[in-house]
This record gives sequence, structure tokens and C-alpha cells, in this order.
Amino acid sequence: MLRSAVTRVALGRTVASKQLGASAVMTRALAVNTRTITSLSRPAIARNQRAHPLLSMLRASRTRSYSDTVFDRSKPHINVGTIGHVDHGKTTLTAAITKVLSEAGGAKFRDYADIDKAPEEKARGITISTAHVEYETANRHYAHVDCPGHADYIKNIITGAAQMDGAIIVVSATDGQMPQTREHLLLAKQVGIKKLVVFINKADAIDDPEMLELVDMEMRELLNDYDFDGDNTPIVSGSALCALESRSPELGVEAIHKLMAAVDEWIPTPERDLDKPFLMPVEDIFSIAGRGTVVTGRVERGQITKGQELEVVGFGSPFKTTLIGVEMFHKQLEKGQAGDNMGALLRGVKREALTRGQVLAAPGTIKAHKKFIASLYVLTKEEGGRHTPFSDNYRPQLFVRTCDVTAVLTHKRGPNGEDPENMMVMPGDNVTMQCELLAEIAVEKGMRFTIREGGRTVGTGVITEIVE
Ligand SMILES: Nc1nc2c(ncn2[C@@H]2O[C@H](COP(=O)(O)OP(=O)(O)OP(=O)(O)O)[C@@H](O)[C@H]2O)c(=O)[nH]1
Ligand SMILES: [Mg+2]
Repeated sequence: MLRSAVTRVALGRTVASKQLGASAVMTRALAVNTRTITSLSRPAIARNQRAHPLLSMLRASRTRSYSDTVFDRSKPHINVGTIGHVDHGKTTLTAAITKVLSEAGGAKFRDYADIDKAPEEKARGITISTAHVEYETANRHYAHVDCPGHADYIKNIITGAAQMDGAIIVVSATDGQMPQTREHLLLAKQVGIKKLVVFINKADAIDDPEMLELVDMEMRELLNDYDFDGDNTPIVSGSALCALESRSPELGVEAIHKLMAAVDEWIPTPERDLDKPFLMPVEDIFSIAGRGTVVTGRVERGQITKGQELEVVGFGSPFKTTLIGVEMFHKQLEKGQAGDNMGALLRGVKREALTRGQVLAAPGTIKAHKKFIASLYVLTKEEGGRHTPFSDNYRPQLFVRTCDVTAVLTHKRGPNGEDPENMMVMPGDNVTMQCELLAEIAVEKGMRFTIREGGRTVGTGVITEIVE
């Protein structure tokens, strides 16, 4: 069934979500932007083929049918993306990677036009244009995200519409680093991306090869500035366009192979959820006469066995308890694990001591906090957000996991002590603000949340730093 779906989707735009559905990581990553699989109608394909000059070439690579390649579920999966300044070649590189890997049987070629007119996706009411493409190397299976514009990158990174475990930062040899190179690096750092690979693109367009050295040095310095490992980060130079147009192989196809080898080696496969410490957000609480208190929820990560100790964190002092029973679909189990909707029977805990929004966690693995710094995207009126700006001490409801709590948003005072009172936040803005919660909840750096007001979502954010 899977195979036929793949074969049917002639232009492959929607293959990724379905194929990857089986992978737990992917299911989560694509949860907000799962697209339906529909084959393009024949006239649509014909139109596309007429429209794009590269298409006869593409058709050749497409007939090397991808459906012949058995999807190998045993390969580790990882989410990556291209980031970098406008026009530096992110989309061209994305297309080039699929082209080069398709020749090795590890991808379905996605041409530039197909990637760049990415379908719009809805993530929590925010429209984000992203293209997901997939490919594989000998070692790993990749989902790769590319966004058409700077604003979409910002939203995409903040909302986690496509989570990136690592990224390829593209920088043009003709320009060197530019403002969005830095901005994307900063955001990447804030959302917890630990490793990047640099691609110095447009190496075909420079006269002086020293430019490459210069950009190389400058990028290492910049990476160090943002707390990445600038000295050891692999930097590959080449030309995405040459690879896409099958010319100057040393700058083109060979550079792409070098780049992907660097990505394979340098960007680690994320820890699987099952290997992480146990955590389950509390959704509901029941008293069961003669037995005790049962908490239900969906296990976010890790696993737990009957008899193990748990900590209840959030809304007041944390306390410990023991898991004495696990139930799922009215059946008793020995163990609960990530993804399970389970009922946890707890020893000696009164119903009143528990509340929705707390978490059950492996002891000592998460703390409750009241104050943190967040990178926030404020929805525009068109996205269903506010019509007017807000100023300091704005008090929306903050939603995270199963929890909602009032938050007070204030600006961090400017570097020269600028008065935050005078700072207004406009719909459509991306801002860094301090959030102070009216109750302590279990949060971690890198967690995403939404802010709502009067029953509608007005913003989305990611925690970049815990204050207290
Ligand atoms: N000479 C040369 N031009 C390139 C190369 N790669 C991309 N370009 C050109 O640079 C321009 C921008 O490329 P894109 O791939 O659209 O850049 P982008 O980073 O996706 O741009 P945005 O999505 O608008 O931020 C296009 O005209 C490409 O043809 C290259 O290796 N060499
Ligand atoms: Mg682009």
C-alpha cells in the first residue's frame, strides 16, 4: 500500500509525511503538518512539466523509480533543514541534495520549483510555508525542511512546525555572512540545535579563491560567537547550482557528497524518546474506591515499570510517590512507555494533591519554574491574532503540555537600559520577552508553548532560558 502510494505521487510532493509515518520521531515532528496523500491530477503534472525547463532532465531521474528502493525502517531517522540568508541558495541546495542522492537511489528528485512553491501548512493557526523533502544516505534517513522566506523560517523554528535536530547553514561565497545568517544561527541555538554543518555556496561565482578561505574563517568565528563548535564544525564549499545543472562536478556533485558525508558524521542522531527519563503530563485524576488515585495522560517520553518511584512536579512543592499499577484500555500492564495513553495508579496520594498540568516524572529529572526568557512570535490579524499591539505587563494565558497558567510578559530591558514601558509589540513581530507565571510549572529550555487571550491563540513561543 505504501509502495503504491509512493508510485502514484508522480511529483512526490507529499510522499514524506506518509512514508515517515511509521517512525515515532517523525510522527511527532510532522504532527502539526501532516498532509494528505493525493496524487496530482494528470493535467496538473502536464502543466508542471511544461512549465519548468529542468523537467525533461528530472523526468529521466524520476523514471529511476523510487518505489524500487525499499524504505529501510531500520535506518536511524533525523530531521534537518537548510537555513541562512535570503538568496544564498537554500532551496537550490535542497533540490541539489535530492538530485545527487536520487542518482544513488537514496532520494526522489525534487526540483527547485516543486520545493519553492511549498504548500502552506497550518500550525496552531499560523500559516507557514515549508517544504518537507526526504532522502537517505547509506547511514540514515532524513526529513529535510526548506522555507521560502525569512519570516517563515522564524515562525517555523519557533513553532517547531518542523523540528530540526541539526541544520545546514548556507552562506554565499560572494556575500559572506549576512544579517539573516546570524539571526538563523541565534534561533538555531535558542531552540536547542547543537550541531550545524556549513555549506559555502556559489563557489562557481567567485574569481578569487581566497574568498572561500575568508568566508570559512568568518563562519568559524561566527559559530563560536553563538556557542557552536566553530573550530571543528565541518565546512564544505561548492555550488548547489552546478550540482543541480550537472556541471563542474568538483564544485557540484562531489561537493554535495562531501556535504552529506559531513552531515552524516557530524550531526548526531537524537536520543530516542524511550531512552529519555520518564515524563507524563497529568490530564485527568480519578479516585478509585479501595484502590487509590489514578492519573491519566499520554506518556511524553521514557518508560516506567510498576514499583518505580515517581515525582509529581508543578503547582506547589514537588513530592514523590510510587507507581503501583499501570493500566491501558482497562488492561493491567507491567510497564508504560512513550506514546502510551496510560492510567497510573499511585500509592498514598490524595486526589486533592494532584491537578491537571502537573507532570509525573522520573525523580530529579525536571523542575518547576516561574520565570523564563522566550522567543515569541506574535500572530498577525490575518492569522487570527490580535489586531492591536501590546505593551509590557501583557497578561495572556500560557499553554504548555496539559497546563494553562496566566503569564506576565515583559521586555528584557534593552542593552542600554532602554525603558521597556516604551516598547510595543506588534502583531507579526518576533520578540524576546520574559515570561513570569502566576504558578510554578514543569518547563524546560527548548519547550514550546502558545499564548492565548479570550479563547484565541495570539502567539507562540519557545523557552530559550530558564530564569528561576
Ligand atoms: N552562481 C550560482 N548561483 C546560485 C547557486 N546556488 C543558487 N544560486 C542562485 O541564487 C539565487 C537564489 O537561490 P535560492 O536557492 O532561491 O536561494 P534561497 O536561499 O532559497 O532564497 P530564499 O528562499 O529567497 O531565502 C537563484 O537565482 C539561484 O539560481 C550557485 O551555486 N551558484
Ligand atoms: Mg528558498
